[in-house]
Order: sequence, then C-alpha cells, then structure tokens
Amino acid sequence: MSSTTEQTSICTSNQHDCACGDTPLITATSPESTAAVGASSVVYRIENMDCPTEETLIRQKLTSVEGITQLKFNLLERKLTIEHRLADEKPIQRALQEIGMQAELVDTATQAQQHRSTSPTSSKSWWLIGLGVASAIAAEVIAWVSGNESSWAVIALSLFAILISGVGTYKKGWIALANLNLNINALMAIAVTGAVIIGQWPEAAMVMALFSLSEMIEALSLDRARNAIRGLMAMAPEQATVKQADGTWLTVGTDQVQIGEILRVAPGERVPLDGVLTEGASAIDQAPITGESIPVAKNIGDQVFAGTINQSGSFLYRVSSLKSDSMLARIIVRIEEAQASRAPTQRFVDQFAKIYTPVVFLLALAVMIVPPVFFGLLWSVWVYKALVLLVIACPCALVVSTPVTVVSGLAAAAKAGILIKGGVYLEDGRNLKVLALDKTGTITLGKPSVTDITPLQGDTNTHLGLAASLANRSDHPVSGAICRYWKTQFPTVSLTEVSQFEALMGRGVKARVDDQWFYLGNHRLVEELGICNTSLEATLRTFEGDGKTVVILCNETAPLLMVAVADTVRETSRQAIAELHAMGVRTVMLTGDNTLTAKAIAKLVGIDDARGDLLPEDKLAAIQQEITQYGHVGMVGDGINDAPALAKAHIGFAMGAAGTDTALETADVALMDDDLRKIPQFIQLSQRTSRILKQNISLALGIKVIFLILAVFGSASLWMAVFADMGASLLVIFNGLRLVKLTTTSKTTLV
Ligand SMILES: Nc1ncnc2c1ncn2[C@@H]1O[C@H](COP(=O)(O)OP(=O)(O)OP(=O)(O)O)[C@@H](O)[C@H]1O
Ligand SMILES: [Zn+2]
Repeated sequence: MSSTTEQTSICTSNQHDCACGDTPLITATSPESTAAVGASSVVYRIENMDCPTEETLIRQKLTSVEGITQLKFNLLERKLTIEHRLADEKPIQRALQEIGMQAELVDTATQAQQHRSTSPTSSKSWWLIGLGVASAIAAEVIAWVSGNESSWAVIALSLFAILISGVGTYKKGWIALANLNLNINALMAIAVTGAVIIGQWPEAAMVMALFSLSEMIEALSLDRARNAIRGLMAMAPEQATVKQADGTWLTVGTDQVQIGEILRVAPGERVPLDGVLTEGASAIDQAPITGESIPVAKNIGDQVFAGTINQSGSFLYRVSSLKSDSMLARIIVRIEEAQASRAPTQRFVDQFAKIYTPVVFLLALAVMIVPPVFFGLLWSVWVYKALVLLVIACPCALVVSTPVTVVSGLAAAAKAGILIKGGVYLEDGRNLKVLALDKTGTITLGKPSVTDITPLQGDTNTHLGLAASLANRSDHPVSGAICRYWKTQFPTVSLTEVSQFEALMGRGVKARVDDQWFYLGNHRLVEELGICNTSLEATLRTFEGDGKTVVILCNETAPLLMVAVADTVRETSRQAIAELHAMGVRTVMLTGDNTLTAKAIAKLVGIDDARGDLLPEDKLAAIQQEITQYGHVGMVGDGINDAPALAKAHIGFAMGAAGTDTALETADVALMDDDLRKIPQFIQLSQRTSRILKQNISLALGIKVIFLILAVFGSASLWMAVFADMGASLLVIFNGLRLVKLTTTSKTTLV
C-alpha cells in the first residue's frame, strides 16, 4: 500500500487552509516512483517540523524553488526527503531558512545507526515557559482580585508573559501569514493580538503561555511515539567480538564487520549480526524478531539473528549479512515504510480537517460581525467569542490522533513478531470474515514422513529406489519425505541418475530412467495417464480417510508402488483455529492435496471447511468465491503455489518470515515464526486499534464541538479553549500509545 501520488508530488492547492488541516503526519512516495525522478535526493532533519502545521508551509515554499521534483515528509521522524535536479542544495537551504526552518542535512548511509537526541526541548525553554505561565497566572489573579483588567501591573505582567512565551509563535505565525498560510501559529497570534486589542490582557497572556506549554508537551509525547520504533533498533548491540587472522579476538563496531567473518557470542549476550552457527550450540530467545521468548535450540548450521538473546551456551558463527541488511534492520525499514502509507481513517481525518479549519474560520468571522452589525450587540463580547473560535479552528489533536495510534499499533505488532506492511492492513484486520489456510507447512509442519508402502507390481525395493530417485530432484515436502525414508532405510545404496526431470504443478514429477518414463504423483496424475483402476482407488481412500497423503509411482502403462506419507499438525494450529472461531472468523482449508486427506486434517484441527485437489488457479477462484459470499477474506500460505490466491485476498499472511526474504517482501502481514496464533492476535490488535482510533476521533471532535457551542452560546474563555485543545492533543497521543502496552500484556495470556 503506497500513498497516492497527489500527496507526494508538490501540491500548490489549499494554500489558504490551516496547515494541520490538509497534511497527514507522514507522507511518502513508493520507492519505485522516487527512483525515476530527480537526479539526486537529499534528506533533511528539521528540528522544528514537529507539528503537522509546518508541512504545508514548507511544501508551499519549496514549490517556488525551480528544480525540486518531489517532497517526502516524515513528520514523526522530522525528516524531509527532497528529490531535485539542482546543481547544489543552496537554494533549498535558503528557502528553508527563509521560512524559519532549522534544517540539518542527514547522511542517508548512516541514518539508520544514528542515535539522536530527539528532545526538542532544552531546560532553558522549560524555564522560560514556566516563567511565562507564572506571570500569566499572576496577571489573571491581580485582575480578578482588583476587578481591573487593564491596570498597569496587569498589563506589564501580561506583556511580559506574551513576549517571553510567544516570540516563537509570533515569528512562525508571521511567516505563515506572509506566505498566505493560516496555520496554528498564525491563528494563535491573531487570537492573542485580538484579545490585547479588546483589552483582555490577562486572557491574552494565558493563551500564549498555555499554548507554548502545550506545544512543548505535544512535541515531547510525539517523541515517545518515535521511540516506540527506535526502541526496536536499539536491540542490536553496537559491538561484536570478531576472530582475527591470528586466532585472537577483537571487539569492533558492528558496522565494521564484514560478511564471512567469525563472531563469538557469550551466554547472556545479544547476537550482534545475522549469521549461521559454526561451532558450539545454544538456546536463543528470538523475541526481538519473532515475538516468542521461549528459547529456540540452535546447533551448527542454524540461522541466528541480530538482536536475539543468547540464553545458554557460548557459540561461534559466520556473519551472513551486513549490519544494515540484517533481518532486524529490514523489519525496521518495513515498519517505517508502513507508517508512510496512510491508513483509511487517517485519510478520512485529513479530508475532514481540510474542510474544518476554513469553516470554523468563516464561522468566527460571522460571529464577530453579524451580531454587532445586524443586532446591535456589543462588539467586545462578540469579538471575544470569535477569538475563542479561532483558537479551536485548528484540528491539531484530530490530525495527530490517527498516525500516533496507527504507529503504536504497528510497533506493538512488530514487538509480537507480526510485521504489518501498512496501516491499511492494521485497520482492515478486524473486518476479516474468512481465513483461508493452506495445508502443507501452514496447518501442518510441512515435514511429512512415510507411513505405508504398498506394492502394486514388481519388486518393492527397486520401485522404492526409483521413487526416491525421482523425489530426490524435487523439494516438495512429499518428495522430501520419500528421500529421507530411503536414506534411513538404505543408507549405503545410491540413487539412480534420472534425466529430463520435470515437475508437474499440483500433481507430481516425471523423469526418464533407462529410456523409460516414470511418474511420481497423486491420483490426478494417475488419472491423467489413464492407468487408474478401482482397486487402487479403494486403497487410496482408506489412506486418505486417515489424513495421509498418497503418491503413486507409475510407468507409462501401470501404477507400480504406492507411498503414503503423514504430516504432523502444528500444536498451535488447533488453538489458533479455536480462537479465530471465537472471534467469528470462518476458516477454510485450501490445498493441492486431495479432498479426503484435506477433510481429515481439517477435522483434526477444527477447520470449518476443507477443499482439496486445488491447482493454484483453483485456489484463486476459491478466494474469489469466499469474497463474494462472505466479504473480507484473509489467506495464509507459504507463497509457493498460492501466490495468486495470497495476492487476491484482502490480507495475505506469510508464516515463518524470519529467514525467508520472499515472505517478508510479498506478504501484507508477515508472521515472523510459524505460530498461527499470531493471526488471532493480529485481529485482536486490529480491533483494539480501531477502538482507540474511534475513541481518539470522538474525543478530539467532541471537545471541539463542545467548545464550538460554548464559544457561540455560552461563556467559553480563551484560555479554556487552549487548555481543552492541549488536553485533547495529549489525551489522543497517550491513548494511542496505550496500544503498545496493551499488546505486551495480552501476549502472555495468549501464549
Ligand atoms: N514434487 C512432488 N513430489 C511428490 N508429490 C507431489 C509433488 N508435487 C505435487 N505432488 C502431489 O500433488 C499434491 C498437490 O501438490 P501441491 O503442491 O499443489 O499441494 P500441497 O503442497 O500438497 O498442499 P498445499 O496446497 O496445502 O501446500 C501433493 O499433495 C502431492 O501428493
Ligand atoms: Zn482414479
């Protein structure tokens, strides 16, 4: 899910809207579209680009710079990527400076490893804000006690408060107004100035002081959202112990370790980089990757991942990828990309906010003018009401509410070993009505073993050898079972060389041995060869009824040998299916294996419906049918013979994504290990996300509506409006961040 182009190309419309209104917190292009445009690209870190208000301003300003082709905003990271065809970056820097943005060039190569101090606040500014708030309160108190709003003491204290806390706001507001942009700073500056003009000194001071306080608190809490993701990155150690040519060990930075080098990991240490174990053995807690903290035994030849925790033994391993390319690094890149794509709710909110600000602004104008002019009411009262409206015209809380929630949902999922490729899937998960599951490797372990051998003709061992020789060329699980069986039964007998080997999709394999064609495959294959018979079918049925998979070795004229294999059902499958049913999700098994076997296994794990004998295109059709009949359909599979079906489903899940690149790249949701229970967990997270999104939107909107009504008909004061606005922003941010916690605790109940 990549964002649409209209958000990513430079946009010149809507220049007069409030900046928070028409900008998402993060926008970005899909990687494909950025490659083609612009000769070069630069990344800036803009320290004061922390509220959605700044984006439109920057967008507008940079539009006027010739040679800039594309802008990518990541407000959560405060990063701006600019694609351009300029000779150098001076014009960009100048333009950013003109609108008061402190832009700092980021070296893209090292940015992943950077540990930045993200706090935009210094103790000095806290001190200033404290002083501002204190003098505003003092002014308010004196005015209240003396009953005089414009005594010289009140004016002096107020002016002091406005100046010391409001300089930044005035500056930003002025720049925005000069660029014909009505952002929150401009709105606040107008409101405060207006209040001063009508003689409401303490009010003006209070608004300014509270506003700068809320800006700072909001920036701080957004930092927490940022850290939810960056916390994942911190899991890989910075240093590694590397074997030197002379056999000694040296500790170096992980970014200097090359592929192929040997590292040593002591018990209790975290694995610094991805690699393959070469010496020793241990048990490793892979929670940072898979979300599952029960240690996994690792022996020579097993893969280990950066960031995972070595629990018991000391071991050596060979590095297989650079730091920037580790599984953990790739997961983080995926999450960052996922953040960049906008979830549906976010799009709705942005759309809404675009209308909201101008409407409230016009309403404020009407409130200011209509009652005094047409009904002869008091100017000062209605101007004041209009100013309150201005304060609540900026939908900052609303705009912030969605991305913060979605990002913490994505981070929470990643912590649980569920990699979601975009907010859209996180939001969509709760709508799933059907989950289609592939059988082999998904419900079962995908490592079957031979259970029965039934000779049909000729010498059993000769034919078994032939079957194993054909199977040896295939990596299908059924073939694998036959090979393994042969090797344990006849470890010294070598297999026959076959020629013209060919895999027959969904049926089996064929190859030539001694100028004769041999076939190894399922019932469908025997039918296609036209050599099936009723007694063979009867035997087939008894095996299949037991949930076994049968393949038959045939030559061109007759079936020769029958081999039955059985796969083990994953322990977690049954529980996962039960949890899905409890959530009201229908389950259906779609498999290339025969229907009888499929039904037997489905019964074993409690799956509602099972369909067998499906070729890849049949699986696709089955998904289409489920969609028509039930609505939202998810599919989980290995992606080998069910890629089209996975793509067709609303959400495609891949299992065991740690260690396989394709699953990580192609699935909409990648489960880092083989635990199907992650799917109900994902749905649960999606439900929670949606609940929190709804809470946040109603909270932000509700407070606005209350104040809108109070402002016009009642007696809402300016500082109450600012206070409510700040409260709403903070509430939605903290409510969003709650997701990370919720999931960590719920996991223990699921496992
Ligand atoms: N290379 C092969 N070696 C042996 N048997 C095979 C091979 N390819 C296919 N078959 C037979 O054809 C059947 C269907 O194969 P297919 O790959 O479509 O599905 P599957 O892997 O068994 O199941 P699922 O669709 O659940 O992954 C298998 O169950 C097996 O009996
Ligand atoms: Zn038949």
